[in-house]
Amino acid sequence: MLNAIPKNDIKKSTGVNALIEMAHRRGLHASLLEAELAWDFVTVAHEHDRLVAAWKHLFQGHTATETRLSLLSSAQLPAWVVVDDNIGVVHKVATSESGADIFWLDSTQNKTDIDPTTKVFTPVVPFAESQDSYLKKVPKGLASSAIFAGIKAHAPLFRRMAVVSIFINLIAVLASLFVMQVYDRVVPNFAYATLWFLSVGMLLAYIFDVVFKLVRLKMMEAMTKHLDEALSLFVFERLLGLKLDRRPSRQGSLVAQVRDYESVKAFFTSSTMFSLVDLPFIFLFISVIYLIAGPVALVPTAFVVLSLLMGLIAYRPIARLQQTNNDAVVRRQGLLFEAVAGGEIIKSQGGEAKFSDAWLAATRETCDRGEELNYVTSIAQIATNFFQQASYVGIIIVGVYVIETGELTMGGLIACSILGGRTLGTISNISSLLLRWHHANYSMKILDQVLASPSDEHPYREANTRSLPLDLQLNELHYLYSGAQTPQFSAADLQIPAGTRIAVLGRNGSGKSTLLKLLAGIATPSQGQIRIAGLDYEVCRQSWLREVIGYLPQDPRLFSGTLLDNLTLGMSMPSEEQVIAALEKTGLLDAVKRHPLGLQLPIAEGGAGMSGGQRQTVGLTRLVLQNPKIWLLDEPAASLDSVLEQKVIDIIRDLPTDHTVIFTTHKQSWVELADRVLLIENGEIKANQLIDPASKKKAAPSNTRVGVVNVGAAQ
Ligand SMILES: Nc1ncnc2c1ncn2[C@@H]1O[C@H](COP(=O)(O)OP(=O)(O)OP(=O)(O)O)[C@@H](O)[C@H]1O
Repeated sequence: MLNAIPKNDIKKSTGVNALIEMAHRRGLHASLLEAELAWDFVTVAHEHDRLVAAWKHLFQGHTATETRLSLLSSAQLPAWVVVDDNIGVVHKVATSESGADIFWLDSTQNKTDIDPTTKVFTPVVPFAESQDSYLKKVPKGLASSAIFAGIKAHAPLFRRMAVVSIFINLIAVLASLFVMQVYDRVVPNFAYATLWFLSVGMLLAYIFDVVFKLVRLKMMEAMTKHLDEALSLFVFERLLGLKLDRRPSRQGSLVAQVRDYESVKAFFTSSTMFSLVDLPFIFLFISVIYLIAGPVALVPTAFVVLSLLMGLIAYRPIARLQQTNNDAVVRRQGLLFEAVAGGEIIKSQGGEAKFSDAWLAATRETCDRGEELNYVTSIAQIATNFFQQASYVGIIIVGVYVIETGELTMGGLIACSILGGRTLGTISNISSLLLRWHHANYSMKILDQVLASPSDEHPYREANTRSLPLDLQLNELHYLYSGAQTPQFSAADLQIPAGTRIAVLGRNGSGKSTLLKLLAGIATPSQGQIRIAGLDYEVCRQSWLREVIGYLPQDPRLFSGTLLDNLTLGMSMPSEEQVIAALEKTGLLDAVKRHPLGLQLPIAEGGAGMSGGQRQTVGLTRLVLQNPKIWLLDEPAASLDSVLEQKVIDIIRDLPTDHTVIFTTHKQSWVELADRVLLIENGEIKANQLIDPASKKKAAPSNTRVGVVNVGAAQ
């Protein structure tokens, strides 16, 4: 009999295959890369929990129930059974005649004779009600909700920090009492024994003070690290998930706004937060002053109220100035981003002076706004300091009168002045915390706005198919770029059966690229629908769409890293043979062979250092490796020489007949590759014609531009 609890860790490949196999059997989709990332990403207390945790990570809202093999019913199939380091998918329960039918993921070790008490896990799809309730729960301010949720999750740590703070503040009270005792009891009698006794005690208290402060700092550091990792990943993933055409269009400003997340994080994780924990101790200090010196306590109380009042009065103007200052900083950073990204054009067009002027104006604006803000915050700060000093003097004045009544000693007065300083010090920290809160709060609101843009990431987008033909369909579609008044592309009814080869023709700016972006799922229709195999894009699983649809933009972007990184972006690592074969097909292999670093050839940020044609070839090789069912190519040969162009033509020709290819082109020779032509004018499909096969010539690289569409109208 085999044991119910796995003895060894499950191999990653077995786990990943188990996830994909289960997804397929349940009509869900998980790409290899997604499953691998989920397997690695989840943190679990016990390795044998990893499978279910990775499943929940892959499909949000989905769960898994646990039962025993002997209790498993047919209605619960398929289910996983985990035995030692192997996972099986049960697809027939045991009967009196035969045992359970199990498909083992690690086929090298098929298990037999399984203990009927072995645990099995059945994935559970969320109910419709729970989907609704989840949607209702999606908060409005995504960033702020995530930040507060992150802080809430660290509440126990905050509580521990508060406890440590109690001791730190008690030591401050102790210090004032120490001074009082020395002045009142030691000095009049020169009681050295008492002095030493008290001093040693105080020294010990101060050593504890150092230890407590270090402990508090360590706790804060630990929290900062956790919070930062979770939150920055959250913000980054959300940002990547935003619909490309619906996110704020000014990229530079967008980057600056997202970067401002740092100020939010800095606020919640800075040591000034300790002053918030110290706040309640103001009452303790004032109470101790009252116990020692009665009416003297009124002085720090009055100045605490004055400081708070001033903070409240200054709040509005500071918040307003903070906002204008922040906007100016973001605009300036946006300009910097634009100048760096567009350096080539600026230089070649001699636009330096214009950009320098704009930079100077932006710098002046930030300086002016910054100056105003600085002025007001400094006044607030100076006033708080003044209150602190005035409170000190006030305590001394009132204290002298109270000494005269005999209700206060000299030592008591000194103790009160120390405690008074501490009270107002805490208030001063609070007012600087308030200033930082303005900035953090404003940045958080901006982040909320950015992240509130429509996103592609939706936990319940699961539709996919493995067997239906991938026909494409556009219904009553209108598309407007954000801010546009009239649609840039419209299509009443366009049907593209799987396997069609379409050449999209039209003048510059007519809407060809827009159509391809819509079909690639990068642009989202403002009205109407796009369907694939009858499934609305909006409900399809993103990773499935990315797997079956390959899109080559007009100017493919490369990222800093190696050539191999760029070629395999978004894929589970293909074998070297596959990569080489793809490079050979697209004609990039020679360039790779010539480079001493081969596939490790370094690529600079944005693909700088590579020619337009090379970038296009890398993009195409990426597509060959991806091997999608639908190829969307935006002027694929625009920057290629005739040799490379012929390679692309051959690749398209050699694709299986059920693969759809849609390409835009301005070249007459490319039309021969298609069996249908779409002519687009002013964002509308003006002609949708079959090409008469008899009229086709063999496509070959040529520079002849398409003027009048030369197609044999067969329909
Ligand atoms: N990001 C954008 N924001 C706003 N309008 C845009 C954007 N991109 C394109 N447009 C507008 O949409 C229309 C169609 O552009 P599209 O890029 O689809 O043309 P195209 O036919 O591919 O042109 P070309 O042959 O020059 O590549 C144009 O009028 C263009 O001004």
